[in-house]
Amino acid sequence: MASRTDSPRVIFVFSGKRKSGKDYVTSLLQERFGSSCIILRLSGPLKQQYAKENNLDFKKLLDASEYKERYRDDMIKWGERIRQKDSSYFCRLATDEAKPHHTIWIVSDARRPSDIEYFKKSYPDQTITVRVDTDLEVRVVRGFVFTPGIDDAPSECGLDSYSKWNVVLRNNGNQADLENQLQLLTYMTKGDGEVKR
Ligand SMILES: Nc1ncnc2c1ncn2[C@@H]1O[C@H](COP(=O)(O)OP(=O)(O)OP(=O)(O)O)[C@@H](O)[C@H]1O
Repeated sequence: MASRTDSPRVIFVFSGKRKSGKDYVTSLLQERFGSSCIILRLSGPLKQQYAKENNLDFKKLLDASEYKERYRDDMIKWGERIRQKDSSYFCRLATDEAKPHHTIWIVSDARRPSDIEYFKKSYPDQTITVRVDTDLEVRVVRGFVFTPGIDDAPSECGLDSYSKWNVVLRNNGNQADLENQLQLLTYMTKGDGEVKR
């Protein structure tokens, strides 16, 4: 169990392939919960630290710019080296962003089994894992282009064979279907006891 006294009530840990809609879905979910909810990006502290060490512009690494794409490959390799020494390093840093009033955390970008394990081990009663599942054709329409060295690397494929998701959320563009699934996630947080899985 984590030792922090300001543990959240619920943690959604999201994963999904590139352009599956992780950012889109997690921001819709956050809107439902309001200010008690924070989105935590595991890639945030990674980018911050990488930018610092390499004298780069952190803000430009955060958005979907050509600048970010230029450094993506090297940044992944750099993060890999850190993770090999300490697999939960970026998870711990990311959760430092949360304040005590954030009772619901949404982790938007789990990529490795070790990311999932960190939350399940540290917050066993609060963690709900969610895989955003989107057809390849839809991802392509949303801008996905297969890039060797990125899309076949562990950072993109590390959770492809993970099968113990609490929820698999389809995001193929049917808004009514998405709405129902968001409602289900909201329902899972209701009540004072354990989260409903
Ligand atoms: N259900 C949806 N309806 C309409 N547009 C969507 C939907 N889901 C995602 N999109 C759009 O598809 C694009 C990709 O989505 P998003 O950025 O959320 O994906 P991602 O999984 O976070 O991608 P990456 O891993 O590359 O950061 C965005 O322009 C987003 O607005």
